Order: sequence, then C-alpha cells, then structure tokens
Amino acid sequence: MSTALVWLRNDLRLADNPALHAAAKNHQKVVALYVHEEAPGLRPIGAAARWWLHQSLESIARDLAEIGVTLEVHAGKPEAVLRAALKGHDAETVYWNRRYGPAERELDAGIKQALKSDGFSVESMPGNVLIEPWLIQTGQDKPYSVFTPFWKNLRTMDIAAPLPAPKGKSSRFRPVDADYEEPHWAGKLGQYWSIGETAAQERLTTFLDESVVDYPEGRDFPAKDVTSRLSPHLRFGEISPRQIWHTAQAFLHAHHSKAGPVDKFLSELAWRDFSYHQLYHRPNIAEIPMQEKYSSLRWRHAPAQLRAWEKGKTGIPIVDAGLRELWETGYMHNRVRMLVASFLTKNLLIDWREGERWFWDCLVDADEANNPASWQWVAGCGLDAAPYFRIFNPVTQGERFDGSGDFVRRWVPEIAALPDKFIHAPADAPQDILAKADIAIGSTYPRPIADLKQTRQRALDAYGAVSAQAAD
Ligand SMILES: Cc1cc2nc3c(=O)[nH]c(=O)nc-3n(C[C@H](O)[C@H](O)[C@H](O)COP(=O)(O)OP(=O)(O)OC[C@H]3O[C@@H](n4cnc5c(N)ncnc54)[C@H](O)[C@@H]3O)c2cc1C
Repeated sequence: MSTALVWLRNDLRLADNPALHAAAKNHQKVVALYVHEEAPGLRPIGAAARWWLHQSLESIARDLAEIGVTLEVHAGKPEAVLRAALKGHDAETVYWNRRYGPAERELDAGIKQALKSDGFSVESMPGNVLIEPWLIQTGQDKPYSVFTPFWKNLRTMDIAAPLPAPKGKSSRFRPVDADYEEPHWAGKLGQYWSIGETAAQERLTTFLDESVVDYPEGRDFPAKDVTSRLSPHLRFGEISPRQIWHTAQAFLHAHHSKAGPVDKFLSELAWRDFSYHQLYHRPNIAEIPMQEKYSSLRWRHAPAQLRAWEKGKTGIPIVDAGLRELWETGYMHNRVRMLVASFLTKNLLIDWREGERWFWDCLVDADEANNPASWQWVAGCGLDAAPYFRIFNPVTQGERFDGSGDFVRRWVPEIAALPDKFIHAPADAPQDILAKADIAIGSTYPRPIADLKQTRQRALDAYGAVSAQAAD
C-alpha cells in the first residue's frame, strides 16, 4: 500500500488543497502533518495568530478524520520531522503547497533537495495565491511595482478552478496540538470568531448575500459591518483565494446588477496577491524598506509614546478606538489600520517596523505579506505607496468616516457622552461640555500625545530630507 505525507502549512482546508488532493488521488493512505517549525530565519508566529492556529488545527483534524486522514502535529526542525514521519509511516512521497517568503522558500528548497537525494519524492503545488508570483509580469518581463497595472493584468488571467475535497471513510478523531496552553486573554477573542473551513465558507456566503452590495461605499466606514472579515481565514488557508474568486464569479452570473460591488471586492482580494508578489520578489519586506532611500530616515526613539499608541491611549479617539479594537478582537478595520499606522509613522515619527511588530503579535490575520507590505505602503517606503507628503489627519478622517462617532463610542466608552461635534477631538471641547460628559482631559481621557499640525510638519521635514538627499 503506498502512503504519502501532506505537510500542511498555511493551507488548513480540505477543498481546493492541491497537495492533499494529489496525495489522495495517487496513494492509498495519506497522513497529514503540521510542524511548529524551529528553523533559522523563520519568523515566530504572533500570539493572537497562534491562538487562531490552535483552533484551526483542531478544526481541520476533525474534518480530515471524516475522510480517514490523521493529522499529526509536531514541533522541531521540519526536515527531521518529515524524515521521521516518512520512516514511521513507511511513506515515499511528501506533498506540500508552496509558500513565498524568502526564508521559507530557501528552507523548502533545501528540504526538497535533501529528501530527493535520499530517494523520496517531493511535490510542491500552487494553492495559496490566485497566480504564482513569477507567472505575472510587466510588459518588460519585470515584477510589478504598481498595483493598478498588476490588477489589470491579473483580471484577464485564467484563475485555476478550485479542486474538490478528497473523499474517504471516516476514522477516529484524536485531539491535536495538545501542548498549547490557552492564554488568559483568549476567551475574549473567541466571542468574535468562528474558526475553520466551514466557518470560512459560511462567512463568504453571508458576505456575498448580505453585504457585498454595500461594499464599495461602506468599506471605509469602520462602524459599518460590510467587509468580508475573511482575512484570518485566508491567513491560515481555511479558504483559498481561488475559491473566493470563483464563488464570487458564480454569484455575479446569478446577480448581474452586483457586478460593480463584486469587482471592487475582487480588486481588494488582488491586493493580497500583490503583497505576495512583493514578498516573493523583494528581500525580507518585514525589515528592509522597498524604497531603499528610506533606510536613512531618522526615526524617533520614543518608547513612552509607542506604549501609549499600543495601548490605545494617545488622546486621538479614532486611533485609540482602532488599537483597542485590535487588543480586544485581534482585528482592526482597514481604514483604521491606515490611520493608526499613519499616526505612528508620520505624527510620532516612530519606525514602521515597531508598528508592524505590534500588529504581528496582536492580529489574528497577521500575514507575512500583507502586514509588512501595508505598513510600508502607509509609511511611504513601500512600492506604489502614497507620496510621503499626503499625511492623514486622524481627526478629519474620523469626522469623515465615523461622523456620528459610533465606532469611537464603542471602543472608547469614557468619551461616549460627548456630542458628535467633539467626539473626534475631545481636548477641543469647551469645559462645560466636558464637565457635562464627565470627562477630565489628562485624567479620565489622555491629552493628545502629539500636536497634529506640528508633527505633520516634522514628518514633512524628515521625509523631505531623505527625498532631497536621494535626488542629489
Ligand atoms: C497597516 C496595515 C496592516 C495590515 N496588516 C494586514 C495583515 O496582517 N493581514 C491581512 O490580511 N491584511 C492586512 N492589512 C490589509 C487589510 O487591512 C485587511 O486585509 C482587511 O482589513 C481585512 O478585512 P476583510 O477581510 O474584512 O477585508 P475585505 O475588504 O473584505 O477584503 C477581502 C480580502 O482581500 C484582502 N485585502 C483587502 N484589503 C487589502 C489590502 N489593503 N491589502 C492587502 N490585502 C487586502 C484580504 O485578504 C481580505 O481578507 C493591513 C492593512 C494596513 C493598512
């Protein structure tokens, strides 16, 4: 009887899982493995994502048992774990779906070569992006650095149809990932999320049925619940981008009038592929600015301000609301991610890598491509970034995208009683209004830790100096 291993990584699903599909098709017995990897260069997973991963492993272990596949979860050096499993199960082939970070690619290539030279067969498959990053290029055969032409090209390409889940006779489910100790804060995250492949599919269906129509207009308003919230499911591969793409296309055929909204949604999904394109083609995007000139920008060392930012105590309500939403739920709305990142990197002039690391630890969707690429985009050092002199004003942005203050009131309850006019700038409210709302600035709610006008100018000077230096 021939046995194959499937090494699961960021692809915790049964349907549209090319590695699992091929293993089930070509072998009588399949064993799935997940490895908490110990290998140089790999970025340790953040705490919130680790919590999600645990639930996701339990979920896929149950689903795999339904088709007679056992999931084993190990910790250690992946090559050693794979070798032990190949021997233990008398297997001859390993399948996996590719990953795209430089360190992961190097590791996978080394393992592939070593196992092959010992007579094993190793198959790596495409499964985690719409288009493999090397298959989409500019007219000059170069990687893309601007999103719009990338998207124009991507949307004309054939996106492979999703594969069905393999079938098989059910076997006994055994709990996995038993060494994980749930942190004390995990209970609160659990209120906000349903985890696993079935939950991901349900979320996509609900989003298309109920929210996509409002997506183009509503997606910038954090109090409106109109985005898909598929990001953590995508992060762990509980759903594949190809499944989203094809389900959305089928929905479109049945609802022609929703073409515009569906198109907008798919263009946002394409940003994820664009991030992976950058991850693949650039060296270590979590550390190295994609526009090299920004390596010389002189960031401020301001640990107390960084701490105030992390804890949502900056005195700027929409920034505080976003960071508290993150702490409470493991998620933050996209518009607010942009605002808090801009406040950190421009107004506070604190290194984008500090913010990226905080997000990495706190987000359930912390993604090796989307997180650093988006931070670089906001900080102005990424590809296709907004020009550095466009600096968000978090107060006017709050007034525009949270005009009635619902989002701020939800996450910053100590200022909830303020009238709408002052909800985004409590320190500007007259004393009698503050007293009526039971607010003492500097005591019950912080005074803003930065003067928005002055710090804007400071950022313009610092960024301007780098640009001038580069132009010399
Ligand atoms: C500073 C900063 C950090 C970010 N960090 C992450 C991260 O770690 N992980 C992550 O998945 N996204 C990240 N994003 C991108 C974006 O904020 C989230 O993907 C989005 O908010 C997730 O919510 P959703 O699933 O409801 O999105 P929807 O609007 O419903 O979009 C559907 C999917 O498309 C993709 N997508 C949407 N917008 C973007 C975008 N701007 N860039 C890349 N992909 C996008 C995501 O996979 C998302 O799940 C970050 C953005 C910023 C500004």
